[in-house]
Amino acid sequence: MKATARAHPIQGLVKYHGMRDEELRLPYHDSISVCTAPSNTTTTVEFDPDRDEDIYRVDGEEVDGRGAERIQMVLDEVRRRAGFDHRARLVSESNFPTNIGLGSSSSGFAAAALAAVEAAGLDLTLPEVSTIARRGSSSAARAVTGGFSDLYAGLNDEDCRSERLPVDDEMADDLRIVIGKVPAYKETEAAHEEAADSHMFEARLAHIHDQLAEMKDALREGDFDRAFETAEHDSLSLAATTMTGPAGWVYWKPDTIEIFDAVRDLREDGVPAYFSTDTGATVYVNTRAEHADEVEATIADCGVDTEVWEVGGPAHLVDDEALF
Ligand SMILES: Nc1ncnc2c1ncn2[C@@H]1O[C@H](COP(=O)(O)OP(=O)(O)OP(=O)(O)O)[C@@H](O)[C@H]1O
Ligand SMILES: C[C@@](O)(CCOP(=O)(O)OP(=O)(O)O)CC(=O)O
Repeated sequence: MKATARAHPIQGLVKYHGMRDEELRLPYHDSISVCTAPSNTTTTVEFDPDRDEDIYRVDGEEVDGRGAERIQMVLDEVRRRAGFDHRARLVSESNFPTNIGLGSSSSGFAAAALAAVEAAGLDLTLPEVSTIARRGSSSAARAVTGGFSDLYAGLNDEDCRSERLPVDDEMADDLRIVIGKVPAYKETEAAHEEAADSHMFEARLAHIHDQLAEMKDALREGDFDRAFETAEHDSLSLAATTMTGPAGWVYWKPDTIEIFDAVRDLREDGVPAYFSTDTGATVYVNTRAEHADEVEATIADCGVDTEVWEVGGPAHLVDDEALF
């Protein structure tokens, strides 16, 4: 009753913000993301009939409080479907920093869900597993199916699932994601809770359907500029909403803005480069393989640590790499 899974975190492209059901984490609208690699999370889960209570260890530390509640939501759903109540041990490691805007909850809960499903002996498709991962984090649903995926808002628990999108393969292979790390700690959950309280939220909801259609069409056509310009625009739209909510969250830092400026200067010089942020200060810069070195050097000149990532695949089992 033990299994190990690995998942890649997501970069939001048309991002979800706010939930109409906080228990099931049902979002207000569809959302699209791309998984990043080699960044990943590996998670081992074991259900043990002799164990008295669940124990979770993430990145070397025992998890309690809200973090533990979110993991338990995922494991409880697996236990319910499997028809047993065995307690579990979960150990997880990410090979990238968490809570700085690189989507750790997505790969974390995706790997947890797939490992738990396998450990429980359930036979489910990845879109079915995505509905379980969603209970930990909505973005985790898309990290289960991998690549460019769409989380359908759906009407209920069952059809609020993630599916792969049809994407031009050449464009996907050519995509390079330059990371400009701006390590300012934050947690996203509180921002979701107050999303609907911003006066910008209604405007975002009215606008998002065009953005989703635009993104899907651009990805299918392999129109790099249209896809990543839309993602850049959506980052600004999301920030407009969080900054005008009750808490007035400003996720960006001076380094974030410096990178935005550098990216737009590159574009003026004819380099295909578009910035994107999730809820955090760290910046993704989407570019093409032949420009990756130049873009990375430009972002490094802003005084931040950089990495160059590519598109990551779906969550998968890696039982020979168990963490215990
Ligand atoms: N490997 C993991 N397994 C289970 N839970 C995890 C893991 N890594 C992170 N988490 C949980 O996810 C939370 C961070 O995610 P949050 O909901 O703030 O969204 P996020 O935007 O994905 O975070 P990030 O800043 O990493 O992009 C952590 O506080 C922790 O509770
Ligand atoms: C901004 C995002 O990229 C990530 C923020 O949401 P999370 O999924 O991390 O939030 P939780 O559900 O609270 O874990 C939006 C997205 O579409 O993935």
